Amino acid sequence: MSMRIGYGFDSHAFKAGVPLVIGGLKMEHHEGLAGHSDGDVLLHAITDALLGAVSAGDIGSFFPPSDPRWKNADSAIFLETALEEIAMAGYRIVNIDTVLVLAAPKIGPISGDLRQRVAELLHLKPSEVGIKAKTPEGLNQDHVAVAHATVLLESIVVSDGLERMTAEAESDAEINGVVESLIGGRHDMTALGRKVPGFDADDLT
Ligand SMILES: C[C@@](CO)(OP(=O)(O)O)[C@H](O)COP(=O)(O)OP(=O)(O)OC[C@H]1O[C@@H](n2ccc(N)nc2=O)[C@H](O)[C@@H]1O
Repeated sequence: MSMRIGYGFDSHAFKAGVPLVIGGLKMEHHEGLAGHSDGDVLLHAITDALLGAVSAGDIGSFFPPSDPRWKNADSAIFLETALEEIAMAGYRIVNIDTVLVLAAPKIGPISGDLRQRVAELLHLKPSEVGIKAKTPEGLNQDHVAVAHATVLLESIVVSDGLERMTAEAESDAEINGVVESLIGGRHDMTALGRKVPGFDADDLT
């Protein structure tokens, strides 16, 4: 089994007149985050951590800020692509830890919901997701939101235990049934290959 770590960072300035979306969660606040996309600073940092862990480049190389297709895009699209990249490389997430640095809004009261939402987007349990928040004391950054993310990956071991299993079958249908019963529920086979792209034109606003 091999392991990889990844680290991601992002920052966005606050801007009036746009909704605030952090970690895929819409938050009540008088201003949102400026960006080419929806400005979701946390999902961008996590996306870069995942891509970095498998040396796949960065979010900007997949989704250039100059590309009109990503104008106001839902950042869950970027995250989904990063998840596909790590699966293609043969890895899955062990756990993820993050830090949000922003003066307001306070994250503490909604940190449970935020953890739940990020876990959902990453197909993890909430106990595998860390969300922490810091006030940017002494940094003179009260109009900026910053996010840091670290991720640990482990390789997907497909053959683990299978070589010790034997079965007999006569027809193709029976063979398929036996194979399914041997591997079904044991491994997530969808993680082994690129899925249909996680976005299409309908996803874009
Ligand atoms: C999510 C998106 C959607 O378009 O936009 P935003 O919503 O943040 O604006 C982008 O993917 C957000 O890309 P992000 O990577 O944060 O943007 P930038 O920091 O401007 O970097 C864009 C590209 O330029 C490269 N880059 C950046 C700075 C630098 N000194 N040299 C570089 O080569 C980066 O490696 C990246 O591939």
